[in-house]
Amino acid sequence: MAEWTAKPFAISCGDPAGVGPEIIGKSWQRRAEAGLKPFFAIGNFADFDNLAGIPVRKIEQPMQASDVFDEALPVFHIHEAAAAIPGETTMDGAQCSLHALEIACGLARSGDAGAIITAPVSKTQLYKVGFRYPGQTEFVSERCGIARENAVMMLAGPSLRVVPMTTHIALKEVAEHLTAPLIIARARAAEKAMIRNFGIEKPRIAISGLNPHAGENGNLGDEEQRIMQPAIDELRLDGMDITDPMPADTMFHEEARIKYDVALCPYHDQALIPLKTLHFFDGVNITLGLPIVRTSPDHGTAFNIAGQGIADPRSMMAAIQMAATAVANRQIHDH
Ligand SMILES: NC(=O)C1=CN([C@@H]2O[C@H](COP(=O)(O)OP(=O)(O)OC[C@H]3O[C@@H](n4cnc5c(N)ncnc54)[C@H](O)[C@@H]3O)[C@@H](O)[C@H]2O)C=CC1
Ligand SMILES: NCC(=O)COP(=O)(O)O
Repeated sequence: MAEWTAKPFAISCGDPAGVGPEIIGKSWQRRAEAGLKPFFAIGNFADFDNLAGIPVRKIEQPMQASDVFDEALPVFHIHEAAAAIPGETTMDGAQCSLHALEIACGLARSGDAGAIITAPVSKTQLYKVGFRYPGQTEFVSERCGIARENAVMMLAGPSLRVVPMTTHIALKEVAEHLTAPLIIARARAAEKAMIRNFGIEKPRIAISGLNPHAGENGNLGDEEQRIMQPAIDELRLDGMDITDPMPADTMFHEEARIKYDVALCPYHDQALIPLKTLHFFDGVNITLGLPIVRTSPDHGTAFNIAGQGIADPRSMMAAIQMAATAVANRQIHDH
């Protein structure tokens, strides 16, 4: 393991009316037992100041986080407002979540933060304040100067990693978005990132078909034969270890999962349903193909339980741990 040299990690607050501040605070509380590297929250100090049993301290510069971290949760205060009311979304809260995300990206790009972890935002709320991206993945990739097709969303848990090849689009639009160039770009980005972030030298990649039974030889849809197979053939010629399109309903049980390191799936729910079924509380969303490390918990804002003190922080803690692993593996790989 390389010597730990990373700067503190920046955690954007997410929608302040959701569970973001609570799971950040609880992660800080469990920092020692979970071996979490120093981090700081970005948001409105008032949203952290009222967390039960969690001392908080304002910091003016990210570099102060490491000194403060042992005694209090460091908060980089960027938004002046009254504390959000749990579960009650506002435009101001959405602005705060976007502002925190923007600053987190900037700090990671400038090298002042070692990685970013993004707490859950509400896409509905962000769209109301003019956010024009399908999700945080595309926003972060643009801020890093990376084309959308080369920034890849991966959801990863201890026994499964999945990549949805299309992300936040309507189901009826999936087939037209699933092109050979998209499949090739996603597969290549996933392969490279598995090597660089996870230290897996020759990743085994499985790919699921779009249609039931992977199209049943073209009888139940022909995207597998017409679009996916030519892309797969090209990837194999380049040396990639990738399967033919597999029936999605039989590739996620325990014995099937040990045969691959990552599963590429044509659309969001095909990938995220198995992942969240297995790993809702310890799954992590990581964006691959970026010059920075960005992770996020796999769950959403959980407005229905915000403010009750019952939010489970494990997915956030796993996101912080995975960011540290990715930073360390990149240091080894790049040098
Ligand atoms: N990383 C992100 O920014 C993500 C954001 N979202 C956003 O979250 C919003 C709500 O989405 P939903 O589909 O309702 O999913 P959700 O994950 O927020 O909630 C689904 C269920 O899981 C529970 N839950 C979620 N996180 C929990 C935790 N840490 N501890 C205990 N219980 C937890 C909730 O109470 C709810 O019953 C949407 O606006 C969506 O855009 C959804 C997924 C990821
Ligand atoms: N379903 C995953 C999700 O909503 C998170 O997406 P992103 O905002 O990280 O792009």
